Amino acid sequence: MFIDGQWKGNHLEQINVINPADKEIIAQIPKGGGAEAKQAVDAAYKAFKTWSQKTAEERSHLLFKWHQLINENKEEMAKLMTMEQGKPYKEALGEMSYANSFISWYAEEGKRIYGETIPASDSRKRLLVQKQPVGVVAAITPWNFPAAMITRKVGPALAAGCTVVVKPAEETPLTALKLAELAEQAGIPKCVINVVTGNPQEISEIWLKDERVRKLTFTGSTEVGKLLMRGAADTVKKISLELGGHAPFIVMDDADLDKAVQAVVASKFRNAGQTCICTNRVYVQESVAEAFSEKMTKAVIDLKVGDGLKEGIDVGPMINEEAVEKVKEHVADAVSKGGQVVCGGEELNKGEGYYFQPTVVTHADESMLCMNEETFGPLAPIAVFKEEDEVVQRANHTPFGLAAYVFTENIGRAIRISEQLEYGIVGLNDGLPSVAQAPFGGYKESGLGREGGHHGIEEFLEVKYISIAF
Ligand SMILES: NC(=O)c1ccc[n+]([C@@H]2O[C@H](COP(=O)([O-])OP(=O)(O)OC[C@H]3O[C@@H](n4cnc5c(N)ncnc54)[C@H](O)[C@@H]3O)[C@@H](O)[C@H]2O)c1
Ligand SMILES: O=C[C@H](O)CS(=O)(=O)O
Repeated sequence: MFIDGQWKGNHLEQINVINPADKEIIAQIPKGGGAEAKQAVDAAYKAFKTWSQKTAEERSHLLFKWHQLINENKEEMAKLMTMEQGKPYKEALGEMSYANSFISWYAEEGKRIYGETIPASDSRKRLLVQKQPVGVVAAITPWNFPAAMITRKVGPALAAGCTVVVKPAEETPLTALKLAELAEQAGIPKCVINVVTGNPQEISEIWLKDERVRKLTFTGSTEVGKLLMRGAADTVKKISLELGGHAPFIVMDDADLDKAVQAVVASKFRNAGQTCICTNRVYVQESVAEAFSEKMTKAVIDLKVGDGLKEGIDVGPMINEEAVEKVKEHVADAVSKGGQVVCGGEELNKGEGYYFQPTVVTHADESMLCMNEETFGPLAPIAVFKEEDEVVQRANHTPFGLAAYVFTENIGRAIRISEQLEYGIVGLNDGLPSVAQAPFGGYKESGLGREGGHHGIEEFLEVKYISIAF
């Protein structure tokens, strides 16, 4: 753990970090709890005044130093990420660049936190609006994007003048600790960033109760997000939630099918389907369903599954046994309700690692678990629809609202459907929409607030109105 500028915790019980490709123990990290959680808030609170009083330029300079060090270490960090999370090295390298783009983008955005003056009703008054950093921020992050889910929070928080306490997922702590190490090397003052590894319930309980923590930003499952939202209410913390998704991928009869197939494979099987905005269900208009399904199946059959450190691997292992079991359950359920497995469908290399074949199931419908629950694995169910209004209704019929995808070459259809979809992110002929400069977040039970873009820094600011009478 990195708390108060010190590497701590060797005296504590240790947690094994497992490589999902071969189930080998690759490291051990301290199992921190309430005491360490409080120490981290003590440190972040101590540092807040000095850090928030630096100029935006001074903070920007230090963030760019951090960005440079991350860039210089991205290959080493990508390998570390593949070993602790499983994604293929080429994807891990891509995540390092994506993660680092939040540091550089917010290093600049922090210099554009503008206030305003408002015309007064009284000539002897002046009305000013200032934006100020919210204070100590608690960040809790998931295992599927071990670098990006941290920098997407810490980048804007530090740029805004906040200090942070971070709890990474137990499965992927090494990337988080490396980011902290490079922040220290970059000269970001000690106590500004604190990383606590260990018991999520014990750590979050302390942070939720501590009134010095003024913001909770969480990325993870909707279930845990709801728990944390309730806990944050006791001290009325600002809260951002990036939660689960259930993305529909809609293929209209006038879509470019080759473009759609390329996009759905990228969206669905990136990170072995363990991505919040990955396609969870495919809807194809009736007249092109057979052609699309054949093209998609051919592309999926060609995907290479294996250890992400090996050359030419497209799909790595899943994070753990539980994740594999969920995909098996969804496949079996779909088949029991009339689904037809046209490729994949089986666990792979069972004794070796947590692998599952990239799988396509046709004849899917909403009676199936995979058409309602987040699979979070390499399973693509294909359902057929007849009319535009029907597919919009079916796509929206879910508590989730994170991402949706529409493929059509008709601009009127594209605008009509995109505007009716109840989702925070719509990929229109685009399967990979995520970039640092755009707002990322969901409707309904997929979350609150946005990360990325100028929206993302507002989450770490308070608005102060100063009325001046003279
Ligand atoms: N919307 C997004 O941007 C986004 C991004 C990535 C993942 N996700 C979602 O996250 C989920 C997968 O990630 P996961 O399995 O790590 O989610 P998770 O909710 O199980 O865990 C996320 C984090 O919360 C911690 N946690 C777990 N239980 C907790 C508790 N009771 N109290 C406090 N903290 C707790 C974990 O240790 C981890 O750090 C999926 O639903 C996925 O859609 C969403
Ligand atoms: O899984 C969640 C990530 O936010 C996905 S993305 O890399 O930001 O698209």
